[in-house]
Amino acid sequence: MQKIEVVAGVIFFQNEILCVQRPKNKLAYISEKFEFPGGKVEHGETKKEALERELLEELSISTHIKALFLTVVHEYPDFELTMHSFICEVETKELTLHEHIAKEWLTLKELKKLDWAAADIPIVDKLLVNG
Ligand SMILES: Nc1nc2c([nH]c(=O)n2[C@H]2C[C@H](O)[C@@H](COP(=O)(O)OP(=O)(O)OP(=O)(O)O)O2)c(=O)[nH]1
Repeated sequence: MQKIEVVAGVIFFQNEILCVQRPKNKLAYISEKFEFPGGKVEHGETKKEALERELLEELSISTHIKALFLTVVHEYPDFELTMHSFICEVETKELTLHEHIAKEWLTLKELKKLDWAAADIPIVDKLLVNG
């Protein structure tokens, strides 16, 4: 099975976390699901470099990447995803959605109300335990 490696940012502004909604996709299990912004690590990049690049490309934001939070390995029907999530901080909520169709800034206790991509559930759960 195809394997992909992705980095994602759990981006805090004070006590709120940025949640973004993917566009429609032929793969129903990721279509219009909420996720933490990020994307695939390119050849020759460190994980942090990849995350900085993706956040700039997708949202036009620069973040302070603080620490690796959780690495999730999830088998979707068509590929195996390894996703490294990082705790990040921003000083302003200003951003532009270049790829996503919606965004929400939510507190920890509100996170569960969204329809998350399956691979994100362990990240949400760990945030709630730590919270
Ligand atoms: N960035 C990100 N991707 C996630 C999350 N959860 C999750 O299942 N994914 C999946 C969706 C995609 O299949 C893959 C990320 O790849 P990507 O964001 O570059 O999406 P993509 O395949 O549309 O991009 P591309 O090939 O056009 O460059 O990981 C998440 O929280 N953040």
